[in-house]
Amino acid sequence: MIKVERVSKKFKLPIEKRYTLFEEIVAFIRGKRDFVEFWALKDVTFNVKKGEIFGIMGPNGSGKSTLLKIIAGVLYPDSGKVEVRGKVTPILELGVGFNPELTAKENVYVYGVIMGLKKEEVKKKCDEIFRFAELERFKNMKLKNFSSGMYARLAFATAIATEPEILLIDEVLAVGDINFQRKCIEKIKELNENGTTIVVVSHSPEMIADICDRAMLLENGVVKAIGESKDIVGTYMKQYSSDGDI
Ligand SMILES: Nc1ncnc2c1ncn2[C@@H]1O[C@H](COP(=O)(O)OP(=O)(O)OP(=O)(O)O)[C@@H](O)[C@H]1O
Repeated sequence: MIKVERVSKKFKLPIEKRYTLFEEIVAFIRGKRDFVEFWALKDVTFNVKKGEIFGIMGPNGSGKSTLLKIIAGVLYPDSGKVEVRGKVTPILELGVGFNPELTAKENVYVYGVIMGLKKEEVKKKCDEIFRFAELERFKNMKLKNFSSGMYARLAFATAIATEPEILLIDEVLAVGDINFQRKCIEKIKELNENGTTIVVVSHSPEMIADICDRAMLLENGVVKAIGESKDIVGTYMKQYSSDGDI
């Protein structure tokens, strides 16, 4: 269960670049501020029920990833409250916090242990992780040499192996090829049938309509609509498909 109540998040955006010490001093004397405050999320409220697949849609920069990071506890809101019941497994933009200097297998071990598995349990799951990711040949390759698709495959396969109670998925499927995407979608449905609650951020109307029970549309950090996934996809398509911002 996830309860997000009136969550707002602001970032500071730099307003001008200064290249020299002289420019810095002049700006200091003039008392100029370096940044403007910018609200990435404003008063966001919604619930995700236990066992639900909940989709988050919205144009680029609307605050989707920021929201997922707040639910994952990677970022803190400036105001509002987030309540999460259950173990959260996030698969965020750039994988799951892997270390590029370690090999794929070493990363799987580190991640598994961080997620609370015993070393023996990771060892047992390791073959299945690499089989699902179809990366058996690359076990001993350093992650820095992985393509973004390979990285996403490993992130997804590793995250699902921890038997998550709540899975947060941020666009990770978009970088996988079509076969892998299909396989992940089947896996998401299977996990959900076994009780996993899933929140998925996606630009794909087909995917949201296919797998989500309900969805939410964000725009400029504000909730525009929450409802049945097919209705939300309809609103999203109507609003954004003509200007190509999907
Ligand atoms: N660490 C940060 N510092 C400053 N601004 C940030 C930071 N993270 C995000 N932002 C800004 O917050 C806004 C929302 O970003 P976010 O990544 O949440 O959007 P998004 O909906 O996930 O976009 P996309 O569809 O492009 O992935 C953007 O304008 C972005 O530039």
